[in-house]
Amino acid sequence: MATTVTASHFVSHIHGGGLNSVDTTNSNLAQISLRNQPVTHHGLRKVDMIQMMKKNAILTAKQSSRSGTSSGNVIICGTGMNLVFVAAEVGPWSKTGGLGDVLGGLPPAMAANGHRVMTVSPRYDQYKDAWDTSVLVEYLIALSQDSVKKNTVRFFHCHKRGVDRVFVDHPLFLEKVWGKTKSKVYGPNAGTDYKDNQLRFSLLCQAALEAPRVLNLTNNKYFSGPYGEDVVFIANDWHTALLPCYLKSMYQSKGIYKQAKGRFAFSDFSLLNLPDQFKSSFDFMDGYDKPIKGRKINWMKAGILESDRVFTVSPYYAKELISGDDKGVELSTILRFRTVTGSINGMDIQEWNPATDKYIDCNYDITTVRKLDRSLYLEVMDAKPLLKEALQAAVGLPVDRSIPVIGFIGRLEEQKGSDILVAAISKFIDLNNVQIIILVSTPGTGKKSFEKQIEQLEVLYPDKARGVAKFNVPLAHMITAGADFMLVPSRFEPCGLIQLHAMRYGTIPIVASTGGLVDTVKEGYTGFHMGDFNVECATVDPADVLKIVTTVGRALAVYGSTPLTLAEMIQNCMSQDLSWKGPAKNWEQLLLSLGAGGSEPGIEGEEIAPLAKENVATP
Ligand SMILES: Nc1ncnc2c1ncn2[C@@H]1O[C@H](COP(=O)(O)OP(=O)(O)O[C@H]2O[C@H](CO)[C@@H](O)[C@H](O)[C@H]2O)[C@@H](O)[C@H]1O
Ligand SMILES: OC[C@H]1O[C@H](O[C@H]2[C@H](O)[C@@H](O)[C@@H](O[C@H]3[C@H](O)[C@@H](O)[C@@H](O)O[C@@H]3CO)O[C@@H]2CO)[C@H](O)[C@@H](O)[C@@H]1O
Repeated sequence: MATTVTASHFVSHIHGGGLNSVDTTNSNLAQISLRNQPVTHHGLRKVDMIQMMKKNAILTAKQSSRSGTSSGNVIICGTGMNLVFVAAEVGPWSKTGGLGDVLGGLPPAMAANGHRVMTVSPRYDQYKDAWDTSVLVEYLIALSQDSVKKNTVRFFHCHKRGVDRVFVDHPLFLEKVWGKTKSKVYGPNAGTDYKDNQLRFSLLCQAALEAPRVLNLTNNKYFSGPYGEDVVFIANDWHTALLPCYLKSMYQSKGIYKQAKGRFAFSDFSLLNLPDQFKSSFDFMDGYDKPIKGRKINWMKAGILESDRVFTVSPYYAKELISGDDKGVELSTILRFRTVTGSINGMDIQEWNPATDKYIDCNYDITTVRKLDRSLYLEVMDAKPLLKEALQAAVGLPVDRSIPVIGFIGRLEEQKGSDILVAAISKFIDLNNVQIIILVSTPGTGKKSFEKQIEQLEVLYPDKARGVAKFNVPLAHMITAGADFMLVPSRFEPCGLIQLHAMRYGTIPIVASTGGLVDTVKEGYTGFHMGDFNVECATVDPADVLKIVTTVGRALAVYGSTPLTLAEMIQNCMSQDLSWKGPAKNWEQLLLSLGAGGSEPGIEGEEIAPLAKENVATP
């Protein structure tokens, strides 16, 4: 049956970043590998009473019977690892941006390689496809320094594209976000965080550590029963950076998961249910007043320090992270002590497929393809003018296929450089026959001035510009398909998915030379580079405005004067394999190099491989 192995691992994978701001949206994928004693979970056992915190917190797990679950036999597939991804977002159930995309796409790709894969994320809404497992875990959580309350979380579950999708149900998630998923995951509006995010995400981390032990899952003939303790946890972003600490303090110190592997007020450390020995890993000073002045705890710092390895989402960003405090989220010194490995993200080629995309008027591919029903996909050069016209009509711009259209899609954050773009538009729009369509997400009181800039565009340039401040998936697809160019003027960009989506749709990216944009876009071959931008978010640097103006000029010249070059670039973009298949193999190598659970490569497979093929429906 299960194996006994030694060595503990914890790996961090940074896939977001932040600049000179306390309120960084830095992402951290932290990976914990756990292997331990023989796993013989037949049904549910009561988890030992575990001292969770000095205030005598208790963790118990109960499982009631769930129709359809197995007798609890653990079937060992022979190859592959047990992987548990933990994150605040998991697309398409919850997504505010690229983090949700990665959690949507990478796990199925790992499942396709023959690994048993689970994701654990909050149940923000009543997802129609996820069922109550009736498995409960009780925690005592500290609401304040003196108040401790008993809390119960439930696990909901579904199995899709070969992945066990587990959702942690608790009022801290559901009651706050219910019916508003996609926009209110982290706060009531953009730029404002829920005051109890620390509590919410520490609860997620604690619940996630229980899920593989207590959930008795039977989804296909290859795997059944709980995942057990022979598991690799992959914790994403600062929200889950407490995982390694809880793992060490609550589990490994008790002989459980033995082999495994924001910034808040310093006084809040006592709310985290962690022993004092971890204090120094969290200890952090910065020059900002938020959330309070002076000394703080920093979850990211602890996640990085307590992990065995640090990964990030592109090789170039890995270098940038240690290049200085501005790109290293003020953690560059800490990061310099670690080896940061960069592995580029893939994209979800099912959701983003011009040949099947349900949001666009006609489907297309790099060449004409006859479908099974004998109808044709159009060839890209025939389809794009039609899709451009549909896009122009949809946003109310003059419909004219000869006018080049530039698109921009991104969260309304300083990172994305929409303010630099707005300044640049005023410099190039009157000089050129061009249209520009900007789609920004999560508008809210926190970013009112940015939002205004975007909405003013159509007042200033009624025939040339449109700005939409909404999270709008259909429009994102229409822009990606119908625009000629996609502008990505990011001040920093750990990987970036927008440019990958664009290239797959034959839309040529015009990018800032930072992070994953450097690794994924080749100047003159698959896109245009603008040079790197000033990372200071508070001001718009005129030099960056000029970089946009000049490079847009170059791109428009190619559009107007050398259509053959343009057509070649479109072919170059579309002929790349941008799927998760290659990145998933890299991930596998990285995980295997840890000697993690299974420690064998999985089986080779297509992106949706035999194991994962059993349920390919997306919600
Ligand atoms: N208004 C809107 N309406 C609909 N959809 C919208 C939208 N605005 C954005 N999106 C969608 O959100 C996603 C954005 O992903 P990105 O990776 O480009 O950036 P993000 O900064 O969110 O991700 C972070 O994490 C990812 C994953 O690691 C890194 O690639 C990236 O560099 C890092 O900043 C895309 O799927 C895009 O279509
Ligand atoms: O998938 C998209 C991104 O999702 C995450 O970013 C969120 C971040 O982790 C949250 O803390 C919050 O960020 C807000 C920040 O905390 C606040 O002080 C203020 O600066 O506004 C920010 C935005 O509202 O929301 C972010 C999502 O919008 C993840 O961390 C990123 O890596 C992903 O790119």
